[in-house]
Order: sequence, then structure tokens, then C-alpha cells
Amino acid sequence: MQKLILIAGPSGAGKTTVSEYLAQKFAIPRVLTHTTRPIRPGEIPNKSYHFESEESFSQLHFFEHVQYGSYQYGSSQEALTNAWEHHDIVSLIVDIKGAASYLAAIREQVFFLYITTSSQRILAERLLKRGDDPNKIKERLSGSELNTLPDSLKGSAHILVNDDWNETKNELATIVHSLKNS
Ligand SMILES: Nc1ncnc2c1ncn2[C@@H]1O[C@H](COP(=O)(O)OP(=O)(O)OP(=O)(O)O)[C@@H](O)[C@H]1O
Ligand SMILES: Nc1nc2c(ncn2[C@@H]2O[C@H](COP(=O)(O)O)[C@@H](O)[C@H]2O)c(=O)[nH]1
Repeated sequence: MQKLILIAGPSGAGKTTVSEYLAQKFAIPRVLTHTTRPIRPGEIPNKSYHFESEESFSQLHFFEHVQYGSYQYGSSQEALTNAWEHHDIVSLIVDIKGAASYLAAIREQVFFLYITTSSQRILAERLLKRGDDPNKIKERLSGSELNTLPDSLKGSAHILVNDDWNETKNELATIVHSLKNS
């Protein structure tokens, strides 16, 4: 059965880092989503996201979409189906609302990987080091933007505490091995 590793978690927890590692080490590509937010230093159009204008975003058909501040994000069923034509296991980064939508629709195909750290201080330090604007960091690490795992999704999630990258790599190897053999 084709599988989707659905990755969610707070900003700075390492979702992008993990998805890039899955692609590079295990040939598990990430299904790209669309956003209207500005490109960050180091990001590459059509590799990090499909970057859209408000107008181009409004013309797309999404399986689910959300708004963060004044920016939109959305993912399509079509992109997932296309990715599954070439790879049995793929990954997708979404927020908690997006994760709930995918779990409701295709739960049996989803491995829900909730990535976090042992403290918010670690998140803030990583985002500062990444060069994020300190005011934006405050927004990202508060309220619904923090992407806390709600009780209703705790039973569906594999929680990965990404404090130590070597431990994370070992845990990912175990997860991928079990997905390939299930
Ligand atoms: N285990 C780790 N130890 C130290 N630094 C890490 C670790 N994992 C990721 N990082 C670093 O933390 C920063 C944030 O990681 P990343 O961009 O992957 O987070 P994210 O969850 O995708 O964040 P966002 O949702 O804001 O895009 C990056 O600079 C990354 O290199
Ligand atoms: N529900 C969805 N959430 C998405 C999608 N693409 C990204 N995201 C999530 O948005 C926030 C902010 O992302 P950032 O790149 O600006 O830091 C983060 O939680 C992502 O996981 C999507 O298509 N649908």
C-alpha cells in the first residue's frame, strides 16, 4: 500500500530538515505544497514550495488549505497521486489542521510524524540562528501557530523529539524500515 509520511510540528522543530533527509537518504520525496508567503533566504522555488501570488493561489484546487497571518498555504490530492505514481512512500509537511484533514480522509495510508523539541527555547534558538525575524519568531511560537499536538491526534501520532540529530537519524531509519516492511 502506498504510504504518506505526514510531517507536522512547531516552527524550528526540524520538519524541513527531516523531509530533506528522508529524500536524500531513503529516496522518499516530499510532495510540495503551495504558499503565498515570501521566499526565505536559502529557499528554492519549486523545491521548497510552489511560491504563488494571491491570484495564482486562488486559481488552484486544493485538498486542504490554511492561512497563517496574511499568507496562504495549500496542498493538492493531485500532487500526492502524481508522487505515488513514482514512489510508494512520500512525505508531506503540513500544519495540525492539515494533518487532521489527511488523517480524516486517508488514515490507513498515513504515518503521522509529529516532530518537536524538548523545549521552546531550542526552537527559538534555531529560528534565530536560521535568520528569522525575532518578531515573527514570537508569532510562530505562540497561539495556534505553535502547532501543538492536540489530545484528539495524540493517539495517531508518532512523536519524534528532534533534540539530537544523530538520535533522530536512528529513529528515522527504524521508522522507514518498518514502513517498507508493513
Ligand atoms: N536536531 C537538530 N539539531 C540542531 N539543529 C537542527 C536540528 N534539526 C534541525 N535543525 C536546524 O534548525 C533549523 C530549523 O529547522 P527546519 O527549517 O527544518 O525547521 P521547520 O520545522 O521546517 O521550521 P518551519 O516550520 O519554520 O519551516 C534549521 O536551521 C536546521 O538546520
Ligand atoms: N495545512 C497546510 N499547512 C501547510 C502547508 N504547507 C505548509 N504548511 C504549514 O504551514 C506552516 C508555516 O510554514 P512555513 O514554511 O512558513 O514555516 C508550517 O506549520 C507548515 O507545516 C499546506 O499545504 N497545508
